[in-house]
Amino acid sequence: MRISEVVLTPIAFPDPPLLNSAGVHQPWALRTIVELRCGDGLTGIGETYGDAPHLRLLETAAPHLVGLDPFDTNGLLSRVRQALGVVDVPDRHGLTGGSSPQKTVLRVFSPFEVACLDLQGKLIGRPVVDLLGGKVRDEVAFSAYLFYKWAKHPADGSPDEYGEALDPPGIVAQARHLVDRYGFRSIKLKGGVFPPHEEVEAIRALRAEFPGLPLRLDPNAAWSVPTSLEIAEQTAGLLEYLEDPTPGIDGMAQVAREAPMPLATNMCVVSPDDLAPGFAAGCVGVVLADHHYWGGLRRSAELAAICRTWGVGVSMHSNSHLGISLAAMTHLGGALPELTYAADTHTPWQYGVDVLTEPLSIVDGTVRVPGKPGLGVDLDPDALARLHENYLRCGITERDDTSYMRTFDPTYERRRPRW
Ligand SMILES: O=C([O-])C(=O)C[C@H](O)[C@@H](O)C(=O)[O-]
Ligand SMILES: [Mg+2]
Repeated sequence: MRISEVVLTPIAFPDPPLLNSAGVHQPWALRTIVELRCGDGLTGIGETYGDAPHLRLLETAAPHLVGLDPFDTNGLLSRVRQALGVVDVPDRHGLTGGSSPQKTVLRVFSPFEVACLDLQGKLIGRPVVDLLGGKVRDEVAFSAYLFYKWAKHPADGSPDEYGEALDPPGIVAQARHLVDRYGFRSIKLKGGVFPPHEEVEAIRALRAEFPGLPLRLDPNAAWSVPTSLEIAEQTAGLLEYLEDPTPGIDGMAQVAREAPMPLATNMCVVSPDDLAPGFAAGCVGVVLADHHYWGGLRRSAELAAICRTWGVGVSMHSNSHLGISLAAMTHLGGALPELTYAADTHTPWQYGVDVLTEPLSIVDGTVRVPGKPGLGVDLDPDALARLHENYLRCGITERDDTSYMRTFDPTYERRRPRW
C-alpha cells in the first residue's frame, strides 16, 4: 500500500473577535485539510495551519510523498526535510513563540504524520490511540478557554452567541455559558489584553463563581519580569499554573524561581532545540504540547516522555481548529500517561462548523477517545467544499491579529512585554 495522491485543501471558517496580546482574531480562521490517498478509496486525513507561507511549504512537500509507504513515517520526515531544505517560516502573531528551521520542518511534517497514522489505523483496523501505545484513559479532559472579546466584528452587524466580555462580569458570564454547556472542569483565561491588575480581578471573580475549578491565566508574554512576579504573588493559591507571563527562557526562569505556582509555556520551549536550555534553566513546570508544531503525535508523545524525565508536567495548546485536530489531540491525550492537565481547545468558538460528518463532542468537559480504526472521524466532502469556498472569498490569506486590530485602532502596537 503506497500513497498515490496528496490533496491539500485550504479552508476558512468564522472566528469571533477574540482578543489576545497580538491584537484580535480576524473574522475568518484558516486551516489546511490534508488527504493522503492510497487507492481503493482509502484516505488518511490531517489538519494544520492555513496561512499562505505554511501552505506553500505543504505544497512543496506534497509531491515528494507520492509512492511512500504510510507506515514509513521516518521516510516521511526525511522526504519533507529534503523537499523543504533549510527554511524558517515564522507565524505573524508570534503566539507560539519563536521559529527555526527545525520547527518549520516539524510543522510541515505534522499533518502528514497524522494522516499516515490515520491510514495505518485503517489498514490494520485499530484506532490511532493503539498506535501510540494504547489507551491510558477513556476520556480526555479539555478546559474552558475564556477570551476577552467584542460582541461582534465591527464591520459585521451580527453579534455572536457569546456576547461581549471586557470585564470580570463579562468573563464570568462567558465561563458560566461554557461550563453549563460543555461541562468543563477547569478554566483558562487568555490574558495580556488589559492591565494585569484587571485580569487578576477577573481571576478573583472566577474563583468566587467556580470555587472548585482549577484556573489558569495566559498573558502570552505581555508582562515584564517584575510585573510577572507581582502578579504571581497576587494570584498565589488561585492558579494551577501561570502560562507564559513573560518572554524568553531567561525571563521565564527568573519568574519561575520565585513564583508560588508552576509556569507553563507554549512560547519559550517550543521545539526540540529549546528543551535542554529551557529545562536546565528551570524556566517551566508545564509544557503545552501541540502536535501541530512539535512534529505530529509520536513526537508529541516523545516530548511528554522527556518532560517526565525532567519532572515537568504536560498540558496541550490550541489555536482555532476543527474536528480532525480535536480527534488527533484526543487520541494523543488518550495515550499519554503524562497528560495530567486538561487540554486547551478552541472548539466551542467555532460555532459547530466542521469538515467532518460527525465531529467528536465535548461532554462533561471531556472527549471520548474514538474506538473506530484510524482517527475514527470522516471527512464530509460537501462541508469541505463549502469551507474551501469561504477560503476563496474571505480575502484573508494569513492570520494577522495585529493588523486587524490596527484597522480599528491605528495607534495599536504589539509589545511583549507591554506591562
Ligand atoms: O498561548 C496560547 O495558549 C495560544 O497561543 C492559544 C491561541 O493561539 C490563542 O491565544 C489565540 O488564538 O488567540
Ligand atoms: Mg499559551
